[in-house]
Amino acid sequence: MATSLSFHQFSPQTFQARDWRRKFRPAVNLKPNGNSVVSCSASGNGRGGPGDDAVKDVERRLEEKRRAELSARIASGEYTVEKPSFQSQLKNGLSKLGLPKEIVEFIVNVTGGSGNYLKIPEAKGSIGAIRNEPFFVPLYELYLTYGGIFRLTFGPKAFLIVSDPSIAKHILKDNQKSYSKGILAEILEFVMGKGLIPADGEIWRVRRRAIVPALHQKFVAAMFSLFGDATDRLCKKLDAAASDGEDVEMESLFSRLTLDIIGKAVFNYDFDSLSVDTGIVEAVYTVLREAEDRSVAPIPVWEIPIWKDISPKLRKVNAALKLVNDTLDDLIAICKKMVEEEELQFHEEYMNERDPSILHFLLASGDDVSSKQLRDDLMTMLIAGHETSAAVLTWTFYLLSQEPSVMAKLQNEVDSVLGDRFPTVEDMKKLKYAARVINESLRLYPQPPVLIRRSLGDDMLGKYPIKKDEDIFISVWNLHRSPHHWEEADKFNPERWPLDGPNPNETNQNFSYLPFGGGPRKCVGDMFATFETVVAVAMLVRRFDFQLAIGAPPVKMTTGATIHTTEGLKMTVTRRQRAPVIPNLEVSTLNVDSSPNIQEADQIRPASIS
Ligand code: HEM
Repeated sequence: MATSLSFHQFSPQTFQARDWRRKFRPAVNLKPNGNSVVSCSASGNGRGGPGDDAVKDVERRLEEKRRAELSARIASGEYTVEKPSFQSQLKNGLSKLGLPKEIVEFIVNVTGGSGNYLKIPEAKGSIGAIRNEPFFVPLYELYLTYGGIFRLTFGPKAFLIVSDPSIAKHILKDNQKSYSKGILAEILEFVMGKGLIPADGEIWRVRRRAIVPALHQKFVAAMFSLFGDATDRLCKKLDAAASDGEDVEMESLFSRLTLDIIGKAVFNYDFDSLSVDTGIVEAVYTVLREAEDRSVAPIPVWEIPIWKDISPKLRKVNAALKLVNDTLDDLIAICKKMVEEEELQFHEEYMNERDPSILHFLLASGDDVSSKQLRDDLMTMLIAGHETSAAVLTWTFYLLSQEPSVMAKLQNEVDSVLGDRFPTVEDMKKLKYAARVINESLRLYPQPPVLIRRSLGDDMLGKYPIKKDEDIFISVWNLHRSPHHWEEADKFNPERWPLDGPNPNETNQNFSYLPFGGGPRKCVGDMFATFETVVAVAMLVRRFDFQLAIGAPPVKMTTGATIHTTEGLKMTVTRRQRAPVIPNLEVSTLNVDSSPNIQEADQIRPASIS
């Protein structure tokens, strides 16, 4: 079954909340006030003068005022109407008839509950109403109206939308055993099988225990030369574009950068997609696009048996999947041979210097696993670690192009910390502002914008009872932009995270901020991804200035698994004019003994093994 919600094109600038609200029929006493409260960072070429700043300032103040008024009205209970449940009404009715308390309780219990519970606020609508938006955007409007938990009903389908930090914590951490990946596992089955993201229960537990140790500190430190080399290849491409005066489409370049990195890191395969377009690269993209298409398709046509044979698109997808799977099988076989021939003893921070990949670690650890499961896990990590990091880089550069003062501060830090060196693991402690830029980019554009779960049994979410098999969307977008938790929630403001404070994560932000999820299913690649993106940003802004290209299409959002742009991120890249520094382009070599403890308080919290 696929989700019937559509995640299509959306323009933050043109989104008409009022029109959209009209199409939605509230199930409770909703009085729309017509205020649009979603405002993503303004599009433009980031070259505005002081006049633009004044306009921006007035807009910001008006927005704040509108938001404050709306918050007050929501707080007054004007919108969020809590209806007593059927059981509660029944109990009242029976009591009024004068029946003994025991009999009342008995009748209420056999009809399904104790009668004291509230009914979850409910919003109803038609799919058509949100077909043209990435669906997390209207969910934000509904959140401001209905509150931190509400049920969204489309015809026969219903989803619980959670935007309350304590309920998110309950589902992801405190009572995580009562929730599965639900729809997500169904959609991703064709490509990830029982890989770590869709897997549940015992398979997930066993695979998580096998995989997390592979991303140890020494491995992550070894990845720095890989991050540096790949980003350097991108720099060379940009250098050529700058010389030729050609604009570049950064979103696709970031996608290639992170594909090259994750291929080497996970199974020691050099896609080299920044340089060449091979069949395997095209196959990977075909499979990825299909996974995204399935996550937004209203009807799961791929489940119709005959469709597989007659649909040219599905035939192409199946051929691509076969090519990727065969390549993975070959890589597993090659790696097995290497492991058999090597004399290295396996230990906790085991790493083969020639091939430090996660696959090599897993095979050397004697991981007792079928080839199919291993392939599923590799494919899962390829997808999980590719699109997410690419999206983070895309939106970070978009945001930087909108805030020249942030860019200037970032470039100052990078110049003074790095000069012309490649970044090393030691530099991560000093590139504090760069890390805050990534933290803030992940707040405004969380990848993915919603986390999906399904209840495995009855449970209480806050004060509301829920039943087994409820499909739940935890809206990270709403949590990260909530006016209740953030000042100037829509503003790109890395300064909101003090440089001398801890690295923000779900624990120290009480689940108001969860860029890498939380609880036992937290991202296993959090540290890897943070360092990868900091290195890429640092190396790029050190060499170039980036501005939205004149005449480029406005940057709008659309989404599949992560948030993409609708028409790319077209930028003009110019070499920075700086005082000459003595170049030292040596790639940092791994020096594990002297590497700092990258798990210290101000650094990145490692993924937990549960
Ligand atoms: C900036 C980049 C990344 C972001 C924003 C990100 C985000 C996330 C989030 C939010 C989750 C939790 C999903 C859920 O609870 O439903 C997750 C899980 C996961 N991520 Fe990442 N991720 C990133 C990079 C990576 C990388 C580089 C890898 C691999 C090396 C990776 C591997 C995984 C895996 C395997 C899981 C599933 C863990 C489990 O269910 O036990 N991610 N990621």
